[in-house]
Amino acid sequence: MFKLSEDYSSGFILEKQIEWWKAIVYSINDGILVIDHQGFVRHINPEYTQITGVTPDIIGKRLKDYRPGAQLPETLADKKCRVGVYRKTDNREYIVDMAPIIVNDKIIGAVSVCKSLTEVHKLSQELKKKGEKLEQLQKKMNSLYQAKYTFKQIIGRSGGLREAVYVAERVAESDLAILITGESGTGKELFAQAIHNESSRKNKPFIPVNCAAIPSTLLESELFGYGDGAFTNAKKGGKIGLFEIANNGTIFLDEIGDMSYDLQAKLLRVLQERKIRRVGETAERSIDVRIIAATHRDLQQLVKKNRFREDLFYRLNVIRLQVPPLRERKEDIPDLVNSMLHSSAMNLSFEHYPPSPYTIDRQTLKILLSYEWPGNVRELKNVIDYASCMAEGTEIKVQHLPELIMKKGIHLFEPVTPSNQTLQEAMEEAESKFIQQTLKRFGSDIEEKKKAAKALGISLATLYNKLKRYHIDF
Ligand SMILES: Nc1ncnc2c1ncn2[C@@H]1O[C@H](COP(=O)(O)OP(=O)(O)OP(=O)(O)O)[C@@H](O)[C@H]1O
Repeated sequence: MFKLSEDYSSGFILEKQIEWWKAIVYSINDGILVIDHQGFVRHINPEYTQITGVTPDIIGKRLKDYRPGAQLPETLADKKCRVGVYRKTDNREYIVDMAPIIVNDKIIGAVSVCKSLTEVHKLSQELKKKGEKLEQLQKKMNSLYQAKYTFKQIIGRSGGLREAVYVAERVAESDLAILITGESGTGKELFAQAIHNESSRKNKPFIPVNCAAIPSTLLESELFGYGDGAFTNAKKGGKIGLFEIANNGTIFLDEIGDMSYDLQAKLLRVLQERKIRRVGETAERSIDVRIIAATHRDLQQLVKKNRFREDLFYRLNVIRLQVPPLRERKEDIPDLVNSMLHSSAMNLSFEHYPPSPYTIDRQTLKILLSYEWPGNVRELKNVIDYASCMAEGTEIKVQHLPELIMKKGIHLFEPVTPSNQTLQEAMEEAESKFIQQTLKRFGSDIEEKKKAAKALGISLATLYNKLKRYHIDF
């Protein structure tokens, strides 16, 4: 209820005050209509006309006669406020609040304040669209950061591998941090993805971060993001970090052993408090992210050398998965090779559908079993992809293997040539055949020879030397 000041005895002051109030009413964004105690319209502001379509010629007329549906005269009669009354006239929709004007306990009129619903509709429509766009972006982001592997795709029957799978399956559902150790290419990321996909977070992002690939000066802002103007060249408005992108999902911190000592302390804080702070900001943000870390290094040794924090090590080491190197589980090779031959067929066989799976001959598999695989399963996969590419039909033979592996396994050849051949001669014969097949595949002009040399992993000059030496006429 509004009460005018008693102190307006002077007519001049009163006039000034009225002018002042009128200016306020005119500058308000809501529509305003005022009636006097007899129900005659005294004021309307331009916004009222804009919202309701009622023009200023209503001033001086009785509101009830002019707009029979109006409820303001009732407010005048019962002195009760009315809030949020919906009105619709000539396709105009608006919401009206009404209140009596009481001065010195006497009712001198009533005021109606209205807000256009068209505007509210427009805003809510925009909000809805933005909400939908946000949802789409969220879905897109989730699909961009989807983990594709599940436990079913972890191939191998060896005890070491099965034990790692057993532990991983048991801890997948929990939110505990996990440390995966193993040489490069053994399948650490494969395990991390399978764990994520087995957890309730599976439809949320899986964010892999290679801590060794990002310069340590940048890693903090990549992981935690930064605030507006955090440093020179910082993006305006700041940047969201990978932890925030991974919210409700999983972050996979590969090569954790390469993380700087300072950043390790910040990571420990995230593990303990579940909060992050963007670089250059003071406020903390809560996050819900599962952390899976991996390394090919011996973290215990790094702790001893003061290069890895002991507290972080113990925090991560609670659940430890050790993925053995391929050389220690060679019994996994035949299954891995079979599965890889199958996917090679899917990738390469565009001539025949359905694609016929590649096979591998006994000699070649024997060579693969004898090799030590320093690059582990990743190296095996590359070799199978290469050999499938080199095979003329669908059977992979020794000569389709990369030169290095073929040479290492040449001693396993069952003699198909006369037994008086020396090892050197056998190797040269295999090399000559392999070069001829490669050239058959690529062709003989200079550009094709360049491609063949590249596929063989030798320079063009070496290829020419070998052609001359083996009297290959291409
Ligand atoms: N047991 C397995 N079954 C099927 N595929 C495997 C297996 N282990 C590894 N791979 C495949 O080998 C490749 C390398 O695996 P991954 O990237 O997971 O290794 P990593 O240990 O994380 O390597 P790095 O330490 O170099 O990052 C991938 O293509 C992966 O799918």
